[in-house]
Amino acid sequence: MHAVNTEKEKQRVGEQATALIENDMLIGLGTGSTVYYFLRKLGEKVREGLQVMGVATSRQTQTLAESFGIPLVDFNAVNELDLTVDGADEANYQLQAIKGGGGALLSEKLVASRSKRVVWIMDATKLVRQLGNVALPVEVIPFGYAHTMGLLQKEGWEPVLRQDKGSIYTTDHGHYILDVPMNGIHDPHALSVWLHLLPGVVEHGLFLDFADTMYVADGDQVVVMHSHAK
Ligand SMILES: O=C[C@H](O)[C@H](O)[C@H](O)COP(=O)(O)O
Repeated sequence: MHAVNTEKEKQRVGEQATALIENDMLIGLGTGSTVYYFLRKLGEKVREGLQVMGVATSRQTQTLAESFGIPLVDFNAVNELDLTVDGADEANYQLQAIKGGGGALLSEKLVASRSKRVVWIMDATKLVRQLGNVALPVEVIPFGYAHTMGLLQKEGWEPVLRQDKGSIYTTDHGHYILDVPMNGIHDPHALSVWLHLLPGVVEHGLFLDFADTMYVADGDQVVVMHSHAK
């Protein structure tokens, strides 16, 4: 696969994914620059009469959805969602992903875990054979974050506390993010479990058994991949 123009590919895949949306669906709305195009197109369809409700996975998405006229509902007020469409920072051929580059991983994982179907949308530059070319975001409690960093360092990792314009980056939920360079993840499930057991860790960016479908924009094409596990 080859990338031609990442922004155009994001737009193509974001817009194409709106074809999955049917009347009366309750949709999980992911976060990020690829999802932006999905939301924009979905807003157009809503203005043309499509009836849907969305659950936003971040303040950024909430603001965008509102500006595009997509009706939103509180996550706590809903039961199961029909479909979640979200971006990814990296994904492999088993549809396992690393997410959280935009800091929305905690809400994204909650919403994905409450959805009948989960679809990742991305450009082809993000498709990899083995996860771990990008740093893995790990969301931590501010109290004791240095201790959590130390626990990671003790195991040989080199976590970097995420910054935003010279200050510590804070998530929508008031947490910090440690970006942990990986250099290839050999056993994502084992790493996922280990991270969840680490004191101070709220969530991490490994999304392993969520997606059933992936839309990957490669030049003028959108390749649709399905999970064999689902
Ligand atoms: O926290 C952010 C999300 O996980 C995004 O979906 C992910 O970072 C991909 O975003 P983008 O489409 O902007 O590359």
